[in-house]
Amino acid sequence: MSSPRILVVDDEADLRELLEITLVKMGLDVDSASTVREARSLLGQTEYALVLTDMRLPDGTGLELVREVAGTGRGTPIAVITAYGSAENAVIALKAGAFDYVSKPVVLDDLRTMVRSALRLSEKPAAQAAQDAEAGIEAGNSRLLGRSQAMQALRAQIGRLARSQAPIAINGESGSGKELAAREIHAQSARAGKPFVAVNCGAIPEALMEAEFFGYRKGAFTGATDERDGFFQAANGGTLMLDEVADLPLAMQVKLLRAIQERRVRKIGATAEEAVDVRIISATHKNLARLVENGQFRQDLFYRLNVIELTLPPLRERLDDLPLLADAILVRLAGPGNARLGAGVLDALRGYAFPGNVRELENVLERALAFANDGVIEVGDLSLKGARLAGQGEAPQLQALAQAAAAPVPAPAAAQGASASAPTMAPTPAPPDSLPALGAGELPSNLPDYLCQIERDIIQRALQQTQFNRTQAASLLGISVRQLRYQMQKLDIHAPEP
Ligand SMILES: Nc1ncnc2c1ncn2[C@@H]1O[C@H](COP(=O)(O)OP(=O)(O)OP(=O)(O)O)[C@@H](O)[C@H]1O
Repeated sequence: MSSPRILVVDDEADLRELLEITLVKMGLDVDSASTVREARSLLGQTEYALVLTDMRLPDGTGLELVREVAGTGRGTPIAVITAYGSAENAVIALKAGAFDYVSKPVVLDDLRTMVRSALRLSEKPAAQAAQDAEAGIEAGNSRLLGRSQAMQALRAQIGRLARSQAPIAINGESGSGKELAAREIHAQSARAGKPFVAVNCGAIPEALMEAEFFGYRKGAFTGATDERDGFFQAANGGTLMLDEVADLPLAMQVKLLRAIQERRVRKIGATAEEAVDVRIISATHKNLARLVENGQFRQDLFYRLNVIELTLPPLRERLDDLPLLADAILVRLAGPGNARLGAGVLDALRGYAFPGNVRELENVLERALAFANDGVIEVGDLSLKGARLAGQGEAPQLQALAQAAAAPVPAPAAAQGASASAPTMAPTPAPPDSLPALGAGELPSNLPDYLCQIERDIIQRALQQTQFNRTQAASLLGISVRQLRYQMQKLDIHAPEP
């Protein structure tokens, strides 16, 4: 079997040679061109597993080649080499359909990583991928259910986006399926065998953010008893989803931009940076462009994240999907054939605006099923008005915890209730019994542990109050179910065995 063939397009003889040697050492066959014309001619004769082109060429630009190669629809990945510091060029190329980019001076490890990704992709040619996607739709294999035109278009777009490494910004109302779409992109991409890590940016106290994202070295701060990886290292080779990205504090936005641009991170307490290879998918239900205008979100980060936009339609704009979604949800809740909608229920659902989208539909049906006789949900079992979701909130008590991290630690006597309703009324949560009581003005010896224990205690109390009903507990705490799930996982809180 012949080796995959790569086309290198660069007019700088030295760099071209370095690239050729590196690729040949990887066991690949290489053709080279030094002009757009030569590249075109080779592209007309040979099917390449990857095209790697410099941006500036004597008779044109690499961007022209990107457009031409992307325009053939054959799915040949094409990556560009950009000059140092010209991040804008990289973004322009990605928007034009480039699969990925490497910056000059070329770091050979980065180049190898990118090439391996491209080769994984070409193991499954575009035509095959398109067939698979169609089969997925037909057989209902896609996680994103729905036969409406909007959903079909979305699935097709996801199939295309999965073949690139470009950052994607997913917009859509709360509960409309942003995380599901991100998972689908990852699952269909060359990164599928590597981790998908979803991070809820609104759920992490600001004081802990850097450690959570980039990790820390042993001894970096009091309580750092072991070296720990951050989200970037955990997602290495795979996809990092930044959910609720609008909630990132400005200081963290700067650090994140750097990590994304340099593709390198530095653990707290480390002297050296480490290379990370992650594809970033961000999501928000807020209008990021407006936040940029208001100075609440950095323009440069916005530009970096928003290379390709994917918009999820709200459920009320695709009501034709209601029967399919409702059936799938009922099967999941009650098992096949055990639950169904009674007369008039679909019409009632169609008349509802579903501000919380598919997640709200799930909640409405779960609640209704609890009232239903013999698994038949009647109109009277639906409590649509009360079915508002907690997921639209801002995690105030977590922000309050972050504020508590910056504020003097309260003496136990000053303890108040933990369910703050607004960050401006930051509560001073009572330290749980397991924590040593602090005297006035005293500081905890290990702030992260102290905060984690307070958080664990609050979440456990909410779960106990609601008999471990996560939807209700999340609602009590003013956070989304996802945020609660995330915190439970992180803090190792489990539901008791039945
Ligand atoms: N098209 C769909 N088909 C099947 N299930 C869906 C679809 N869209 C959303 N869901 C389900 O709805 C719930 C919410 O989806 P998801 O968490 O992806 O939404 P989100 O937009 O990321 O929400 P949030 O804005 O709160 O973060 C999940 O349980 C998901 O499985």
